[in-house]
Amino acid sequence: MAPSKPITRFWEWGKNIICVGRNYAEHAKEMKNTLPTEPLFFLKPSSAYVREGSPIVRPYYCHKLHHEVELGVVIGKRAQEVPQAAAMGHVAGYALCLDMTARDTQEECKAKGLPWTLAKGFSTSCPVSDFIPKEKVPDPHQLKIWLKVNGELRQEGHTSAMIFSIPYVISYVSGIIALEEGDVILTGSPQGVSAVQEKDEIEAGIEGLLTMRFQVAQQKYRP
Ligand SMILES: CC(=O)CC(=O)C(=O)O
Ligand SMILES: [Mg+2]
Repeated sequence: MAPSKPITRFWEWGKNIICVGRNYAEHAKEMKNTLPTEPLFFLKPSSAYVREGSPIVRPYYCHKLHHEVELGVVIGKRAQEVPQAAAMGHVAGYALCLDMTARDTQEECKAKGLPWTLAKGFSTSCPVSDFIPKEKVPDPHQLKIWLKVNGELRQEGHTSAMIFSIPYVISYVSGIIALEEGDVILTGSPQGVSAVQEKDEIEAGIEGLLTMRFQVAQQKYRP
């Protein structure tokens, strides 16, 4: 059954957040990662969404919280085993997303062969902008995305530099996970990721379309 809420508020739907990693060669290089031969992807829980006006909270176990600015693709129609040629017909629109990453935890998980959930899936790890209908974006591979911390430019990337295109990613992921209306695919981060501290101000944007701002806070809770 179709959700009753409008897709313009997809972050309230409780749907999947699928994140593609290492989709920009320069970012893979700065992380000293090899380039993928097929899309690498992982999931965040939908409770990871946070909206402007609420802070990004650095988890109590993290000492190196990194920003990753990414284009989000919002799915508008269920997609299962969709060929590339039909993939864009399943897109409702776009959003600007941050894939906030507990980098020290991620390194530890990698070293121990553990999943990345603690590093990538904590509450507030997916700040998200307003919904952008696809009609406003003639070509999602021709967008400039950027991020500043306390007014200083840290990330600037062009979506034309993605290793795997959006139709390819949709086609590939839909052959493994059925994509549903309201799901979002984060398409990977360009270079320039860096650490943020409590009280830092993050501003990010898609040139000519929108900007968003968040403040960083520290989690006080300890189990
Ligand atoms: C190395 C990573 O954390 C992968 C990732 O999320 C990316 O955007 O690239
Ligand atoms: Mg990422």
